[in-house]
Amino acid sequence: MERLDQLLQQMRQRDPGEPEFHQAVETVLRALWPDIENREEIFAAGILDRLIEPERVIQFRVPWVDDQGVVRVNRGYRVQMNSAIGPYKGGIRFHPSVNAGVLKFLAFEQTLKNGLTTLPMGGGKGGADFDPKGKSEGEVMRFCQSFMTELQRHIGPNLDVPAGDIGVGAREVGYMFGQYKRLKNEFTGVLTGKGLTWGGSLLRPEATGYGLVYFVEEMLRQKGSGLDGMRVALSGSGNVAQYAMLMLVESGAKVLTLSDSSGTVVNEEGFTRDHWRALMTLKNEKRGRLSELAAEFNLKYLEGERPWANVSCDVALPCATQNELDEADAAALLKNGCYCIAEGSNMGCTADAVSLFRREKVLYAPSKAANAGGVSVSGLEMSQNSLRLLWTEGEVDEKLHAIMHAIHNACVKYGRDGDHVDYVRGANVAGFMKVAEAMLAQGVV
Ligand SMILES: NC(=O)C1=CN([C@@H]2O[C@H](COP(=O)(O)OP(=O)(O)OC[C@H]3O[C@@H](n4cnc5c(N)ncnc54)[C@H](O)[C@@H]3O)[C@@H](O)[C@H]2O)C=CC1
Ligand SMILES: O=C(O)CCC(=O)C(=O)O
Repeated sequence: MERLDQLLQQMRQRDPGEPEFHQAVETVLRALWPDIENREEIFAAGILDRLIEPERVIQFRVPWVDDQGVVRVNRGYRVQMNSAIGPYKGGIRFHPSVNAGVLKFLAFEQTLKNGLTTLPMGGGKGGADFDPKGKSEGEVMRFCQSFMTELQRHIGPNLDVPAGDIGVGAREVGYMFGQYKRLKNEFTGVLTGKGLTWGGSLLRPEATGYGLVYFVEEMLRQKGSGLDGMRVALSGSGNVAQYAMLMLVESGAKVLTLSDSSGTVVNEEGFTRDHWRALMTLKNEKRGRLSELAAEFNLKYLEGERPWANVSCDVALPCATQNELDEADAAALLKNGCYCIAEGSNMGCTADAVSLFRREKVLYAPSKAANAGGVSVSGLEMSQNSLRLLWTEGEVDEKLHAIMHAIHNACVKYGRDGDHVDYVRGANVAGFMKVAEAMLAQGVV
């Protein structure tokens, strides 16, 4: 442990002011430690030191002109974390909270997540501190074009393939792809999450939410149960939450909550397909707030609240942003009978919340396993682009199911503890082993 504490201390000194990155690295290394502390070859090759040091961090100015003719400047980034098992791969986030530390945590997590997917993808993440909220279509387009004008120098279909994340969906991917194509004068699969008529994959929009639900089904199967009739607390109302909600409703579960950064809407009866359709229009076309959905259907709305302490549920799925479920929320969930928690959002739970779930030995799956369906179908989009083919929805869904099943098996293999599965240990060890073996084979690079 002394060696581990030293490593963590060095990291904190070297990268001060990056609390999310520190949290991610500490959680991973502590989970891995029992499996690697006696593997001298890992230390001799500096695998851990190299794993937590990005191969490259690109920071750039993103100037654009708003609708009033005023020049605005945002800060853009791409963290190219690790390319041991394939080209850098990971989303782009547009949110005012974006900074180098947040993107390093996301790129670090992405590296291990991609290692779990069974596909050949390295880890990366990018973004900007741009807030799309309240911006016009024209402003969003000009921002995306300016962002890509710089980013295009650093990415490519065999080098680094970005996709969406918070604040970046089909619309933004379209604007960025258009600008890339114009500047490079070539049509290549440089981004995933593309539209279906221009190189996208069926099921990519659905993949993170559907994959999360498929993973939860695997977890519940361990306990001899299924989703039918389960009471589920869900947070968020963006891409991941939308498709998790749809698949849960289709599977017979009762979805009790949705949330956005302003508050939570509660429906003790369970949301229906009609609510889902209204949510899709509200969030993806009108770009409105959840309070409007509550008003439209006369549902309970809790201003400024998160879902966790406000309903009793069997399953909790954080699907909004990092650290959105803290220790007090975790305690409230357990007190109210919740026994299965899986992260749709990257690092959705704080370190204290995770410790409590692990101590209490409830089913808890970290994001790198539970939300890997999105990047997996992105990997399948890359495969289809290389083949210049479009697979059917059935073909993609079958592959997504198989990948989530394989990830679950890997977690069980490395995380079994009697009749309990420690998914934190399982997911981290499995993802790490894949990346570490490739790094060992490739020498000190
Ligand atoms: N889109 C994808 O394919 C994948 C997304 N993720 C993760 O899932 C999470 C959600 O991402 P998306 O649904 O794609 O983004 P999105 O932009 O479509 O939706 C984000 C949601 O989070 C909420 N939110 C954002 N910041 C918040 C805050 N500070 N407090 C409360 N709510 C907040 C928003 O209101 C919205 O409901 C993120 O953690 C993302 O990294 C993970 C894997 C893949
Ligand atoms: O589809 C992708 O490449 C990105 C997915 C992503 O950003 C994530 O898994 O967190």
